[in-house]
Amino acid sequence: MSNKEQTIDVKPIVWTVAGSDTAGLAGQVADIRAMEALNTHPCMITTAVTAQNNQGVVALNALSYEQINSQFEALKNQLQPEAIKVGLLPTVDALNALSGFLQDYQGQLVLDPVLMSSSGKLLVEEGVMERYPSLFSKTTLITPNIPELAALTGINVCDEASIKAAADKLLEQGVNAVLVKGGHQETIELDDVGEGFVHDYFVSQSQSFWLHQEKQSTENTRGTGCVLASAIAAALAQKYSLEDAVVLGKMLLNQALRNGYSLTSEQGLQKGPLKPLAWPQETGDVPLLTSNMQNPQKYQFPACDEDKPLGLYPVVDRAEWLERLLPLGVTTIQLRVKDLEGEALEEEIRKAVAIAEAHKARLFINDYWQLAIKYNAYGVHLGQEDLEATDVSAIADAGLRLGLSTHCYYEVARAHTIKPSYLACGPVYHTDSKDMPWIPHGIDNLMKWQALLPDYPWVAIGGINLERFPRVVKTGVSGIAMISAITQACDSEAITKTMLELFKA
Ligand SMILES: Cc1ncc(COP(=O)(O)OP(=O)(O)O)c(N)n1
Ligand SMILES: Cc1nc(C(=O)O)sc1CCOP(=O)(O)O
Ligand SMILES: [Mg+2]
Repeated sequence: MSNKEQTIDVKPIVWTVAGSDTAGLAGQVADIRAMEALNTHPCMITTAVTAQNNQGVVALNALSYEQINSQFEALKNQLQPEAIKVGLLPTVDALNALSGFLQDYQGQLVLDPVLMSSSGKLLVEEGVMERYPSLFSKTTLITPNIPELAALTGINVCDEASIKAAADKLLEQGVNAVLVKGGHQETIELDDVGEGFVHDYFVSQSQSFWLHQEKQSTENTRGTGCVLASAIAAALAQKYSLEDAVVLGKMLLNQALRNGYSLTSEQGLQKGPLKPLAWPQETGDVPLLTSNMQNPQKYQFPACDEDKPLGLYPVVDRAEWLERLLPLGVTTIQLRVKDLEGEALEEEIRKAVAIAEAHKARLFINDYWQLAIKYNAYGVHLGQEDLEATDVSAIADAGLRLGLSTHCYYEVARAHTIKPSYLACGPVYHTDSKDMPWIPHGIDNLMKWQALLPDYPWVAIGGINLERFPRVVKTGVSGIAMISAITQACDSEAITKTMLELFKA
């Protein structure tokens, strides 16, 4: 027997309740590929055995209530799901079998309302569409495309306003959230939106946003909706928030479209499937994310680490800290004042800018972007909740650098859309300096995000102390930010010097 320590790999379970596809393009085969790519284990409850080829659906053989129910029965006490993806429900029987199981189910459910084939053929029997709302109270997210949204709501979806009205109608009917897929947007009128982009609209009771993605020129698109809904379900099973799951789902879809492949037959080259491979790691797969439908505005912020990395990055609450720390060789610092306003605040910022200039240090002002512009600070650091009340163009036009906080995939996508001078990832470890709703990321996630968006300087923040410092340096981040390890230290100067040395080493 080997002495090697055995690590047990436990994967969350996701169910696909959908139809099979003989051609290996869409339906459950696509679901399984997406679920496996996001490190979850797929279980299958098949509702119909469809006969398909590259030309489309040849026959749809719906399974009976008993055949479907027996699959639920086989799984329900042994392989409980963390999330369920529902696709084709061809009959009222299929819908009833699902409803029966859902009575006691409290987990996540992504409902992809497969109603028509891409050639426009109705795939569900009479009565199914009318009964869809009975599933809504159990639905975490519904993912209709434009024709499905129109069919489900009876609204003529033809522009931005009607997309929103129809999605709101689904919310009123009890679904928790809606993601309107933009793949069929060529059929509708969109103002001020450039060609070549797909725009998806997400709305829940508390939030809405748009995802923008440059269209990929590929013929291999069968199974697109299945991959997206399954990837979102898998990300939910991995305990990501719904907003993060939607962003991750979109990232996996973009990767899958890039990796699609064609097939050959006696008739020549045939369209093939898209191919999700693994956890998404390519910058190009990150969707752009904004609060409105227009193509994202392009900002240009100056670089902040062209000559040298940001390095040790103390975050302090008074200008006098700059007098203490900059002479030691600190080259990046942030003024984060939370307890002053009016004249006193302005004076603190004015003083800090003057000290930083004298030492040729990079001073970022937290929150107060107007005062940072007024006193021509080196840069501004903002959290994402600050963005709604910020004139981002004014910061860029004034030539100041911008640093943005990110805590989750949703925020990473939103920050990447703005293209700031640096991105901060936090909290890396537990912090006592600020109440945070986020579970600490750890070093692995910091490295994952750096690898995903390698063109930005990354700053690590949250719970970093002298003991953890060397591990964080090893990740190759440009800057390491901290409050308490320096400001609460018995000897702030000594610990600063030690960390400066460790960063150089
Ligand atoms: C380098 C760095 N990263 C993150 C933060 C947090 O900023 P923000 O989200 O704006 O929160 P507050 O600091 O304002 O509480 C930061 N300040 N610096
Ligand atoms: C202000 C702040 N922002 C964080 C983020 O994750 O965005 S963590 C944090 C507190 C950092 O303080 P300390 O170094 O004492 O843990
Ligand atoms: Mg802030």
